[in-house]
Amino acid sequence: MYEPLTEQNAVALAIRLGLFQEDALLSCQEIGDGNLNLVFRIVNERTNDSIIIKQALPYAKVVGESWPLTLKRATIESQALRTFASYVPQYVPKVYYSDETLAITVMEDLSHLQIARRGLIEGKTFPKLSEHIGEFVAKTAFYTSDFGMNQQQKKKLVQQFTNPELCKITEDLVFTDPFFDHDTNSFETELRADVERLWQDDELKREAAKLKRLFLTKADVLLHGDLHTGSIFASDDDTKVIDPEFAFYGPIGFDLGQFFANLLLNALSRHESEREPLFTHIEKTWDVFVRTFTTCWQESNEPYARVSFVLDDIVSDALVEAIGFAGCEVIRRTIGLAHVADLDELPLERRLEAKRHALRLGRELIVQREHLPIHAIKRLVEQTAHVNS
Ligand SMILES: Nc1ncnc2c1ncn2[C@@H]1O[C@H](COP(=O)(O)OP(=O)(O)O)[C@@H](O)[C@H]1O
Ligand SMILES: CSC[C@H]1O[C@H](OP(=O)(O)O)[C@H](O)[C@@H]1O
Repeated sequence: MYEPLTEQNAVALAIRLGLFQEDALLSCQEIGDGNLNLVFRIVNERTNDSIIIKQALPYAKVVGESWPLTLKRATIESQALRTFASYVPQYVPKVYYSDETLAITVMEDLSHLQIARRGLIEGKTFPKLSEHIGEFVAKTAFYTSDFGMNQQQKKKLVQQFTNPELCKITEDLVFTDPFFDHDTNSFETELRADVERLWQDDELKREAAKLKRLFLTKADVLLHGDLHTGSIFASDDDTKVIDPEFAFYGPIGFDLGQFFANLLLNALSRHESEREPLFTHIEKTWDVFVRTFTTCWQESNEPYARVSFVLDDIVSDALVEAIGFAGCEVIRRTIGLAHVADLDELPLERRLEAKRHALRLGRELIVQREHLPIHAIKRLVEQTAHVNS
């Protein structure tokens, strides 16, 4: 029977599952700070061994019981972590156990690392972050695509990772609600004029509709589905991607776009002179993605893999998509339901300035996406710093 765990019965469960030695002295803390789930950290005080038990609630934690949400997301999450581990084990936590009924995933404790969003807010650079995320995205994308796996097997995976309820959240919160006067939106009253201008911008909305359609229809590769900097643990040497409960088969540029957007939001929270590490991360992620994907491509059995320019077309489409998706993510994290600490923790005047900049940048990323090489993103940030510039 499903029931939400407490710190006490999370410990009892760990003992019942034999996850610790019999003489273990266990302590437990619920450390979840995300929008959706419970996360318990259980430590054996004698040895310092530890595990994480993540449990889905039958509703979205950030809103409460009025927003019911499928428990199946826990199964999607553990299956996605296991699938990613078969291609890039170095970039995901080990999964020790999962249970569909209890909606739990028991996994490696990564507390020795730091959530990348928090570290970036503190000014850390995480020098390997882009290299690792570029490789993570390229390998998981290629090996789950029709170019990297048997077409029959891929169709089974598409079924396994059909994730309608979680996709609906993204369809609404990323691609729809922020572009309309919807009651899920949340923003400072001082931004109302800027937001109303955005709601009346039919050129922007037409392009956002195209991006939403791509998200709804293009079953290209297995995506993480929510690859923001709060879903990444990092240190100077290591990177681990967590929280793939939004995983599904979608357009290749989506994960890259979410990642770029969250780096950009951090850049906007900083003084201009301190933004360079974020632009370097964006350009390097793209560079590593292209190089890694190209190497994988050369091993493909697909006859078209040896036809000139097929790879170039896939890669250039991926960049156009990624930039457009990044624009949607920048806008929704500024005025939609789920914000980012990078901007929300700024004092009011700086926050308003950064959020206005984010809205202008998000718009231009979306409408100019077909004409922006990766190094032009930095220029676009500079060009959108002020109105009419
Ligand atoms: N494997 C892990 N090791 C250590 N801490 C973790 C781990 N997984 C999650 N956490 C902690 O729990 C928080 C919320 O986890 P997350 O998976 O993002 O939950 P949600 O799905 O609710 O967003 C993370 O920000 C992190 O602090
Ligand atoms: C009501 S869900 C809002 C938002 O939360 C998810 O992020 P996370 O689980 O990492 O906190 C996802 O980005 C959703 O769009």
